[in-house]
Amino acid sequence: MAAITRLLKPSSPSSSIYHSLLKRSGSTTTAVVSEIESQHHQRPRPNLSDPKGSRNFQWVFLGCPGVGKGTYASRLSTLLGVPHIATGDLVRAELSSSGPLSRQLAEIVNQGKLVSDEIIFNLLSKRLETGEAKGESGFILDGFPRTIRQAEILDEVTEIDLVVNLKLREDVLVEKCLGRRICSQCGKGFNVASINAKAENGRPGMSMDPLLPPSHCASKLITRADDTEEVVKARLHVYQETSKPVEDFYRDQGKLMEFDLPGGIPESWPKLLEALNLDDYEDKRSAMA
Ligand SMILES: Nc1ncnc2c1ncn2[C@@H]1O[C@H](COP(=O)(O)OP(=O)(O)O)[C@@H](O)[C@H]1O
Repeated sequence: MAAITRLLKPSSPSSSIYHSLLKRSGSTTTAVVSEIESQHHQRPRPNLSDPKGSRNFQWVFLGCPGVGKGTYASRLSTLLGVPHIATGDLVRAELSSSGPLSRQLAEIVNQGKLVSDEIIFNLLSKRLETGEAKGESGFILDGFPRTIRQAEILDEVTEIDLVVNLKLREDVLVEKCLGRRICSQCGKGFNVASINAKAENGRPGMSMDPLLPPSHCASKLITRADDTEEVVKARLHVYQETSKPVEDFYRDQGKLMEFDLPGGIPESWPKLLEALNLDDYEDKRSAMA
């Protein structure tokens, strides 16, 4: 029950975020969107070191395909004790099931296109509902929202505290996507690409070591069907066209924290924690306990 209360929006005391999302995924969505459009207002930048009031962190990770949203969102979710919810994972789970949506989704995803907002809302609502039943609260969303409409609807059903926008040069993004591997057994992500991008046109050089799997995963690695060069480029194009405006949406609300990744995990992780004012989070938490 406590988990449900934490996910509640103050103005809708009897419905949790997943119920609200479910409602919004129906035919009333268009009306809701225009209603929301008239309600936009500036919000103060959240206090990064403290979740709002009594509820847990509600953060969003944005960034191009391959930037490392999954890696950093998953590490932060462990640190902060909130679930990491990646809509791409929900889509892939649905794809690998024998459910009725599976064939339809494969066609869309393998062309690098976005699946419909309705399908995403349904998958996300189900995921939040399952989590809520297990006592989860708060979240780090990865891969959602990806359209202005998704952002507006999310804004209507709950309050997002912080949006982290991860950035990396495009040539590196493509290489990273092509090097991505997933362990078919445990689901963990790795990267076999060894990146050594030269400095050019005023951009600094960048090197990243591969993120290699432990020996028990090494023989079980698979590549995502949408991580081919052609599809990655299509996804980057879709990101620029459709998802980039989501950055402006949160920038206007004063919630966007831009973060240029300086390199691989060893260089980037401590700097990200510092930027989030979380570098001594473990110490602060144990001091408060
Ligand atoms: N919020 C979303 N809206 C629409 N489609 C989505 C969304 N999240 C994931 N997808 C679909 O799942 C695919 C894989 O998503 P994801 O793993 O987040 O990819 P990426 O590595 O490109 O960021 C996307 O290309 C898209 O087809």
